[in-house]
Order: sequence, then structure tokens, then C-alpha cells
Amino acid sequence: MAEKELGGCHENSGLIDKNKILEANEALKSEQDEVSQSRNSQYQQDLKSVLLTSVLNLEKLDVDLYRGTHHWVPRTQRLFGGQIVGQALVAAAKSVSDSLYAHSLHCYFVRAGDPKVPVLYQVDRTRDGRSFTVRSVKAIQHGQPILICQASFQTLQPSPLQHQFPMPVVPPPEDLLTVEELIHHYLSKPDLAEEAKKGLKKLLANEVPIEIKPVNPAHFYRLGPEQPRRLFWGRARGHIGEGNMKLHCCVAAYVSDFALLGTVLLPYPEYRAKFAASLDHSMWFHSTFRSDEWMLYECESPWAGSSRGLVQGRMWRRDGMLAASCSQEGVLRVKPVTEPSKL
Ligand SMILES: CC(C)(COP(=O)(O)OP(=O)(O)OC[C@H]1O[C@@H](n2cnc3c(N)ncnc32)[C@H](O)[C@@H]1OP(=O)(O)O)[C@@H](O)C(=O)NCCC(=O)NCCSC(=O)CCC(=O)O
Repeated sequence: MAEKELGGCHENSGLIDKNKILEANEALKSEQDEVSQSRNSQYQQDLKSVLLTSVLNLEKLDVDLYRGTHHWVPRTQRLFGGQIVGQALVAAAKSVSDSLYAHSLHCYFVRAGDPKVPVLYQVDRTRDGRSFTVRSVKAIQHGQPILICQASFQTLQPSPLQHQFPMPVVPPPEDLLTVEELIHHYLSKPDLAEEAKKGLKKLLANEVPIEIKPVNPAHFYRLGPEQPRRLFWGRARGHIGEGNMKLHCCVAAYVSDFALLGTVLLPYPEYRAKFAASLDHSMWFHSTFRSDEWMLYECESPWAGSSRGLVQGRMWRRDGMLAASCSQEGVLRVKPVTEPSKL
């Protein structure tokens, strides 16, 4: 399905020659097919993604009641927001027919998630319509909601209205280093401050089930004042396979909360967060995609104030199709950095 791309208020927009885009997409696609063929055979031997086997593999306790466990817990010792959103979408998706596709979700994080206990997911079948079906999910710990989520599903429908912004032009993932490779590179610097070394080693020990390749590592690690915008390639670790599209949306929901809120801090290297947590998270799914294949995640923050920051994200398939968009507001309380980073 080739979509028409329109110019708009986006910085990369402008009138676009549709044929050129299609040609470029075709070229990219055949290149991608070769890459994915060789990677697919490599993946056959790899372990299945932990997101599939553990994080998003909810245990059914009763009708519309599920239990989810944790895999990776951030340093803050509060549950990762993406995990709770991804699990809530899994729970919602279990009560809708296979012919429906997730198209959006809207969540509030109302309490910090406790990593010491599992999370219960209670699904309310809000409405079943001819085209759209809505579910409300409450994530519960210690008898109280930690997240409330509404998710909507739709039957596949044809549309003469089809457009999207163009994908930003960036180097392909094959030309970039993973977060782990970058950290090893920084660790090899002889003048690296002890504190920075400790921080980087802690980052290496993280078992985040996502592979990340920052497009601009200096932006990613906040080495100077930058525009509040960053880009990275990301994909779920391990093999997920064609599978069902709902599952890929759940994985994308997990990934979408990763490193998104940090975009707000990019113009302020003189500050570091002493408290940062996402308050709400919304997501829209636009086209089919594989969450275990590289997607470009474009994050930008159009506004910050009142100890809050607004962030918007776009996930792009590498053939230029817009796969998903998201929006989030987070609370950010900062303190001055005493020493500049010596990475
Ligand atoms: C956002 C909050 C904290 C609501 O804030 P409130 O201020 O109303 O709650 P509270 O319990 O009264 O306060 C929480 C803490 O903030 C402090 N606090 C409150 N108001 C303050 C103020 N004006 N100035 C300074 N500190 C203040 C309190 O003392 C307390 O600190 P003490 O605790 O020291 O007493 C809550 O709704 C919440 O935790 N929601 C869940 C957010 C979440 O977990 N999101 C997903 C994970 S975040 C994520 O995954 C992002 C991923 C990423 O980072 O990349």
C-alpha cells in the first residue's frame, strides 16, 4: 500500500515528487528484502524475544482479568511505563476478535508501579461496534489503579484519504553503533570521570529488551545544548516473526515509552532530572509493521513548563511508511549539574 505524502508544518515537509518517493521506496524495499532475508535466517537460530515469552505473555486469572510480571526495571525502581502500557494493550486485545486491529490508546499513569509485586489487568468491554470496539483497562497493584487505559480497535477499511509526512533522512541502522557499542567506546576513553564510568557500567548491566542505535550519539547522551529532538533506530530484541499485528502494536507500545521523555532535557545540559515520570501516554497505529525489525523513532518536545514537558514521537518503518505516532506529558523536576559531562 503506497501512501500519498503531503507537505505540512513539519520541518521536513515540502512538496514531494510522489514518483520519486515510490522509486526510492521500491529501491529501499528490495534492499531491505535482501537484508531481512539474511537476518531472518540468523533470527531462526536466535532466542524468541523476551517481550513475547515473558513481558507480554500475560497469565489469565479469570474472564477479562490477567496478571503481568516484570522483566527490566529502571533505576528509579518504579515500573517502566512502556511495560504497563504494553501489558494493558495485550489484556485489551485478548477480548476483541482477530479481525480487529489496534488503532489507538490513551493512558494515565496515576501511581508509581511497584516492582516487588505483579500487576493485575482488569478489562471492561466498553463497547463493541460495527467498525470500532473500545476497551477500558485498569492496571492494579495493592488494590489500587496504577494506570488507566482506553484502547480502540477497528476493522480494516479502505480509504481514499491517505497521506503522511515524509520520513526524516538519516543513515541506515547498518551504519550506526548500538548503545552497547557506544558505551564500550566511551569506557575506553582514558580521561573518563569515575562517576561517568560507574553510570555507564550500570547502563550496560541493564537488560532492556530493546536494541537501540542512536542516529546522533551526542544528542542521545546530552553532551551539549541541543534542539529538543532526537532520533534513533530501535527494534525488539530477538525474534517475534510475522505473527499477529496486535502483538506488534503491544511491543511498539512498550518501545514507545523508552527515552521519549528525556527529549525534554536536551536543551538544558546544565540540569539533570531528580524526578522524571510520564503522566500520560497516547498512541496511534497507522500501518502494519514488524516490531522486531528496525524502525526509526523520531522524538521531539514542542513545549516544557510548570515542571512538565510535552513529547511527541513518530515511529517509521525503514521503507518510509509512518507506522505509529505517540504523545506524552511527563513531570520533570530538575537540579543543576555540578560538573559537565566528560564522556
Ligand atoms: C506523577 C505522580 C508522582 C503524581 O505526583 P504528585 O505530586 O501528585 O504525587 P505525590 O505522591 O504527592 O508526590 C510524589 C513525589 O513528588 C514530590 N512532590 C510533589 N509535589 C512536589 C513539588 N511541587 N515539588 C517538589 N516535589 C514534589 C512528593 O514529595 C513525592 O516525593 P517522594 O516520593 O520523595 O516522597 C504520580 O501520579 C505517579 O507516580 N504516577 C506514575 C508515574 C509513572 O510511574 N510513570 C511511568 C514510569 S515513568 C517512565 O517509564 C518514563 C520512561 C523514561 O524515563 O524514559
